[in-house]
Amino acid sequence: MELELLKVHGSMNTFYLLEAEEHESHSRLAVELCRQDGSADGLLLVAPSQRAAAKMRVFNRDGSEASMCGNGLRCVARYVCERDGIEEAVIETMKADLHVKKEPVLEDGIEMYAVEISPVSFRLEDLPMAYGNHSEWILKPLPFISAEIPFTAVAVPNPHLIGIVPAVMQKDSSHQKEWAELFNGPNEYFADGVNVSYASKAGEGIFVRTFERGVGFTNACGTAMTASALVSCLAGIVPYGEVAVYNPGGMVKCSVLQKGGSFELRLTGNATYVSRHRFLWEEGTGEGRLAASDELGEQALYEKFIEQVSAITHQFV
Ligand SMILES: N[C@@H](CCC[C@H](N)C(=O)O)C(=O)O
Repeated sequence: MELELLKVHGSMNTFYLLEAEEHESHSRLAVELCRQDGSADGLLLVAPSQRAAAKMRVFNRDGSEASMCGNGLRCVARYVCERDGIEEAVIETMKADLHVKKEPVLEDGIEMYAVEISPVSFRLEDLPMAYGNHSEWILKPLPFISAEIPFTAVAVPNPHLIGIVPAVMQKDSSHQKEWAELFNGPNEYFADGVNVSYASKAGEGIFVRTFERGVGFTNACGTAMTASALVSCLAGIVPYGEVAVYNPGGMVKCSVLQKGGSFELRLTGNATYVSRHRFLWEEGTGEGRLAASDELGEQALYEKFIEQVSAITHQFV
């Protein structure tokens, strides 16, 4: 079977996007694509939905399925809006139907999309995380990791563990890697694994680096950046409202609003098309070959944008 794929990224968190009916072989397809293209972090499947403009499913590099992907949803939002000639839509995801919207194109020609990040839960059972008889863990050191770093466990709805660290600690990610690898193998705390982020104050905003479940370190993780913006507001590091979030792959804006006892979160950033590919796929054997690539010229524009934020990101990477 010949598949038509689009290579896309949000903040250099890179995916192959496929529009197709849902099929059990898509997890294996994700593994095979990421094996052949080491720059890819996973597969975004755009499938028909009974109740929304489309359904997004997300497969990590190791083939595991995630309930949500913020950077991926921006790319799916662009794909669906351009396909249907619309400027906003609702996209079905594993746990919620989410509103997405086209934003003004940046002056250097970068397509921008805003996506809702929801639902938000601090209940440990929603990650899941097991730690004694605690039901939440917000801005407190986890004694088995460090006596100094305040950690927060939050589901948006995929699971995140976020530590607020001094900027100097971002230069060497070995501490973060050690714990993230432990929590994403057999362990007593996170039965389904967890995305582990370290966040620090950066300029007027924050910088976030994430070790993703099912992938490893990525250039950026949209749900992690939005959850980190929320945690940074709770910690008083930045004010509520729009938070600039720098990452190894660029910069996004995360809006954090408090409504009664709950939070409304939104993630705005680039949705870049890198190239078009054909993939010759033997569903039976799980083997395939990335056959051809047409570069789409958008990546050069994005690289100029990265240069503009490099004065801040270079302090951390
Ligand atoms: N990169 C994504 C998150 C992808 C899923 C994550 N690895 C998980 O397993 O929860 C993002 O941009 O949010």
